[in-house]
Amino acid sequence: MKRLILASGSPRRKELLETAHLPFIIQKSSVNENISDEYTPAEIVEQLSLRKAKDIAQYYPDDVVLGSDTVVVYDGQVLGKPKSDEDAYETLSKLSGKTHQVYTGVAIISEEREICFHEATEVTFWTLTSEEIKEYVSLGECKDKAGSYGIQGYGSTLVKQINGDYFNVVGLPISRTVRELKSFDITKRSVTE
Ligand SMILES: Cc1cn([C@H]2C[C@H](O)[C@@H](COP(=O)(O)OP(=O)(O)OP(=O)(O)O)O2)c(=O)[nH]c1=O
Repeated sequence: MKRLILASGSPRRKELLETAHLPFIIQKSSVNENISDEYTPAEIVEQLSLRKAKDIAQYYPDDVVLGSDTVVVYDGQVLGKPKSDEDAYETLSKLSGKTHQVYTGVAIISEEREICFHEATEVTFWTLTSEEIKEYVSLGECKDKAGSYGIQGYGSTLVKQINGDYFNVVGLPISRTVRELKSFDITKRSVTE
């Protein structure tokens, strides 16, 4: 029976996949995430997801490997993780009082087939004061997160409204992912029998 391998070091993706009650193994990929900004956000997250999954699939040729990637897009600009506190401050200042999109790509691959998809969620921030942004950055929560915030943490207080899948913002559109995994014969039933 094929095993499910999560090609990710993201604690959020691990937690979300755990909610689906599917046994899986974690194997973090260390591919570089440099990609031309000529691609659309949807292409970027799908291609990076595929890159991560393929990197790990070479060590697990008989299994099913899942890779994923999340970016924040504001005004056509793709915003990844902050490089510094100053960078995070700048990003959050841009997002203040505005609506942005969070794109998460997912790639699921086995020896026989591969699929890629993405989900986009719209997130609107409250208008934030400079003090509020500084306070948030000082918490350190922004460091390893696309767009410099975590909606699942204190970052929830920055968010006025969302339109779309919440879990997609956290880093994995778990509902669609589990449905797609079924077509790879990764289901709760098949692994408990
Ligand atoms: C917008 C947002 C992003 N994020 C996170 C999800 C992802 O972990 C991270 C985006 O970085 P990614 O490069 O997508 O993922 P990663 O480096 O954390 O993990 P890996 O490549 O090994 O799979 O931002 C949140 O946790 N909450 C949020 O609200």
